[in-house]
Amino acid sequence: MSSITSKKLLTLILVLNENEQKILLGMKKRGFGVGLYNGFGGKVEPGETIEEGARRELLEESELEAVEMEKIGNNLFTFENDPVGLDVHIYTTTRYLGEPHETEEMNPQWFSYADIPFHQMWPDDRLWFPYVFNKTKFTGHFHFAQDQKTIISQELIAVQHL
Ligand SMILES: Nc1nc(SCCc2ccccc2)c2[nH]cnc2n1
Repeated sequence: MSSITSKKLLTLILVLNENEQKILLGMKKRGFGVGLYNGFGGKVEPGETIEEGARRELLEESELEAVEMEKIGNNLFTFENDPVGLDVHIYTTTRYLGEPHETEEMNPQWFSYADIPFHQMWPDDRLWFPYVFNKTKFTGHFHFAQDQKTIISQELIAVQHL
């Protein structure tokens, strides 16, 4: 049972090449989740919408510009003995400009849908990535142990609208 007193508003954007059935993931070079592959994202700044924040983070972290984005999910991540939850708004983009490049934050790499490096990712990702590939909108709550690696409880629901 999580007892958060506040939530941090965050974004996560997944770049999909649907023709080749590939996803662009970045190896996080510093900060929260360092050493794990993830989508691109981070904090939403004051004065920007969540979607604008996602687009900005993608550009900063990969040098790609999302032309269109689809809202696909919303995950709440909570951690034992941590009063701050992470409210992560998840988007996909299939229409983007530019080529991915390594930045200070991320080293981007394309992966086939069939061989995503889940062993080097957050443990919840293997549970909700199938919803992303099937374009099924979802909400999830994943409650982690203090080690930030072990999932104590989880809820994952398909929804019609986000
Ligand atoms: N895939 C995934 N991502 C995150 S944090 C994503 C939001 C974020 C936070 C800070 C910098 C950049 C992006 C997770 N936390 C717990 N499980 C998780 N799975």
